[in-house]
Amino acid sequence: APTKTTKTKVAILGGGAAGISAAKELVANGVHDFVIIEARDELGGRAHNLEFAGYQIEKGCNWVQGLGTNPIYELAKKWDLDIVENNYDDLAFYDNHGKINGTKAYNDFNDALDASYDLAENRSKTHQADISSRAALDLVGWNPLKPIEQAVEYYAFDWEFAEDPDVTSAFYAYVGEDSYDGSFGPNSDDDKFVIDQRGFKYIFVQEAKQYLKENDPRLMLSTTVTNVKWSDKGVTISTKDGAKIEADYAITTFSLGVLQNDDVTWTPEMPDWKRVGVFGFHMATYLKLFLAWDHQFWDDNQYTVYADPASRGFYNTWQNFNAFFPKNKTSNIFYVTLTQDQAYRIEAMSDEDIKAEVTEVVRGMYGKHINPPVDMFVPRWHSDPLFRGTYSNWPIGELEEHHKNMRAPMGRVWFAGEAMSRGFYGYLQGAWITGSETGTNVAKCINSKCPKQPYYPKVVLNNEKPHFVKREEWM
Ligand SMILES: Cc1cc2nc3c(=O)[nH]c(=O)nc-3n(C[C@H](O)[C@H](O)[C@H](O)COP(=O)(O)OP(=O)(O)OC[C@H]3O[C@@H](n4cnc5c(N)ncnc54)[C@H](O)[C@@H]3O)c2cc1C
Repeated sequence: APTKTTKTKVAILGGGAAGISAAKELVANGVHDFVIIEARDELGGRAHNLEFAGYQIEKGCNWVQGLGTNPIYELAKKWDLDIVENNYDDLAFYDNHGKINGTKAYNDFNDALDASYDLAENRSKTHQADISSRAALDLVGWNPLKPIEQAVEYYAFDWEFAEDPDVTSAFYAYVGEDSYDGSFGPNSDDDKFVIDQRGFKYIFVQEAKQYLKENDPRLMLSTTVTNVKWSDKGVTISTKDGAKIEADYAITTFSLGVLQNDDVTWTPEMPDWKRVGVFGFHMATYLKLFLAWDHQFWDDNQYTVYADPASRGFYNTWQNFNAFFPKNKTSNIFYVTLTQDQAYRIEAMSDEDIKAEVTEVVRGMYGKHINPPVDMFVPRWHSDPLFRGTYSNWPIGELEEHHKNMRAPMGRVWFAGEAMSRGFYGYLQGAWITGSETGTNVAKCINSKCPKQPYYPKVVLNNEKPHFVKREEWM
């Protein structure tokens, strides 16, 4: 069969929050000739709800993080999304023998975390080099040795960043924290939990419906990109079913995990300056292990922290859906989140083994009489070729220049999506804002003149050149 070729001005790669906001901005600037290419059969990307135990649960994003003028909060209000109060301090503590008192450890850690943010802020303002969040916590006197101390640290740190303090940049942990607490004006310092049975993605799908007609041919669902051929003149996209899309410009919104892997290939290969930024950044994994039980045997608190005696982060953070949904409306969903190595381990296990393991943990916490869960769902984001993780985290070692390189255009390919946001990486607002900025920039390329975006062919250290001593010289 002859190859089907579509010609367009702008090919938007990916139909998540970033792709939807990029197209919205193109339309606002008079560019109607675009396509959105999406591998899945629906829009939303990592905003993805599905049925579990009679309920629509969020496999991906679940909180509006930052209120005030946060564009995601504005969309939630605009589309009347069902969101409810969330209180991280509404918390019970357990270990493998039952209930414990973890309040002091929890308060101590929160004080240390605040102090570490102050320290990071001061050091960055005085142009000192970045350090890990672990070093920052050590410097303010936090030294977790007991399981409960490690457990509260995990709850307040890893459960947010999806990686541990040892690999996380202290400066950008502070920037990230500050950006959703403070950047959205008065009263922005809060989160809301989405329980809308139309799904979190509803707000994005509604936005797309404002500019897409019913069965709009510009929306190419169930179309998987395999190769992107790019140059200063244009872009040719190849798909799994053998079609080609020739575009003047492309906007990729693929996750950082996809950019780091070979599920989509680039011709020519990404240049070194781009690859260093892409590979230096981290795609973290935050695995929500959904569990439904025959009755509620856990506390009424919104959250429960489990302190495992042997393994930091092992089935650490539990959330009680009965505390979020209107009374008597859930199917007793009490589920646990695992991150980083704990998540990779779970993803590699069979569902049966996971079920047996989590039942043992819960029996340690609540007693031998607890029955296994009646239902379980294991999202495997890390192994999914369309995502390869859940959201990005700024690691120690990635410099500002590296991150600029990651988001700088490459020929006529522009980069948007969650990870490309300096201030809001990891969050929906990062996806939304980089999408609209990139849409605006590409519209300028088409309508008048392309705005210049900085990048660094070589990232060098200003002060000190690393020098290496040959090992023999020490002998
Ligand atoms: C488990 C989890 C929890 C989260 N919690 C929160 C939260 O509470 N609050 C918050 O603000 N953020 C949260 N996030 C982050 C938030 O979901 C993301 O920042 C945001 O959804 C990313 O949008 P995006 O458009 O940048 O990328 P995506 O949503 O990943 O969009 C990219 C699209 O590209 C498509 N694609 C990939 N490969 C191909 C291919 N080869 N061909 C065609 N299409 C392809 C994908 O299917 C996807 O639809 C969470 C994410 C996850 C996964």
